[in-house]
Amino acid sequence: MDATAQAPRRASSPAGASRAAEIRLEGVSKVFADGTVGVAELDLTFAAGELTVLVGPSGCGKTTTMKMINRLIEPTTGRVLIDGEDVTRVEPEQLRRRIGYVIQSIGLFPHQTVRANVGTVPRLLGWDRQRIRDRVDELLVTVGLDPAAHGDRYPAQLSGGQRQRAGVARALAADPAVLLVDEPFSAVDPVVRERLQTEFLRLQETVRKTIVFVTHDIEEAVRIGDRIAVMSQGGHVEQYATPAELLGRPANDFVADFVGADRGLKRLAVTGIDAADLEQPPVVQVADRLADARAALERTGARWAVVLDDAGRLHGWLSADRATGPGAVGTAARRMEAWVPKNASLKTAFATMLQLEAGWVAVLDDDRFLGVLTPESLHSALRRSVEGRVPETAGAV
Ligand SMILES: Nc1ncnc2c1ncn2[C@@H]1O[C@H](COP(=O)(O)OP(=O)(O)OP(=O)(O)O)[C@@H](O)[C@H]1O
Repeated sequence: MDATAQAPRRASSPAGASRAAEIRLEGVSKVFADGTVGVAELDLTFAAGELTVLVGPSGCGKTTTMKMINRLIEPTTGRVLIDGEDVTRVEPEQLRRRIGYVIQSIGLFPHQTVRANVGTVPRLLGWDRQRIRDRVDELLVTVGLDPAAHGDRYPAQLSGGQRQRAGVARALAADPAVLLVDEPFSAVDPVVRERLQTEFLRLQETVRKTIVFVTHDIEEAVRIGDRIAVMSQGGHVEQYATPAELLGRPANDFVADFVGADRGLKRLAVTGIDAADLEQPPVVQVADRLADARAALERTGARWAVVLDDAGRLHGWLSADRATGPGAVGTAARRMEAWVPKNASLKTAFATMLQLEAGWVAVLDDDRFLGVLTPESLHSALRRSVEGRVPETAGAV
């Protein structure tokens, strides 16, 4: 099965978004010495600058697939191309310096400081001292570690999350075009895991590497992946798709089972708000006369209007039954703070509604009011996402 992903999103980067490479697996197989077929005849393309997740049950060949990219495992047949270059033509040592590798146990050297750990590959590459130091400090800041506070500590003097960040910094040190990441968060509890995932996504926004990320956790996959390959035994790709496609249209029963019966709920998190889904109730200003607001409500048959303040920001709402008597809208309006930015996920919109016990949530573009989502419009937005017309917010919280 072959799939070629779309063009990557780009972001400016202080830490080197300049380099990201396409990875192409062509007819790749791995048969181990005892005859076990780890991966059979795999064709897969990882787009430059995207975060692709390999997910599937234990033993399906995820790690084998990933390790064939940096030749920690040699393919039995087939080719692995990085930006068109066959990796078997590159010395393994040299190859691994060009490919960042992050694993669960992190693998920091315990007797070296954080700075020395992060500077490992640049040192091997023969960079001069000042360049290494500058690069290491820049990376520590990028991953959220204060060079002054943490740079001279030893790994044992860091928290688990800080060690993980140092490991990521080390993998990024020589600005590799590719980052391989193997179950980095599987040993931490769900709360810390979610925080580390968020941090990792933020980092990827900055560095925009081609990342191949292995996990057996579908929640993690849909949360962080631009694209996901669901694998079954022998490295067979059952579906290669964006999180929203995978959840909205599983290709077969295997994928449907794997993504789970609650895939509708999971889809909320990966589906963005589309302008076409917004409802447009009447909009009035706090300083408007109540009589005018009443007329607007009667004209449209709406039961309530959105109220904006003098500066056009969300103030609250005015129900038809309070739009009586003289005076200004401000005297009868109720305050309401239920709003989300236009790039929020449907999950965030729904969570905001529930948290504030609101019947609707306003959608804003900076301060500008765009419209509202109600439970009904949210439901139709979710239905529409299955038809593939709603923007995705890969990795949305
Ligand atoms: N060195 C080896 N010798 C023989 N078989 C192996 C070897 N390494 C892996 N395998 C087998 O190859 C298959 C794929 O293993 P792999 O580690 O790629 O799976 P995985 O999907 O990463 O699993 P997990 O989620 O449990 O880590 C499994 O059946 C495994 O037992």
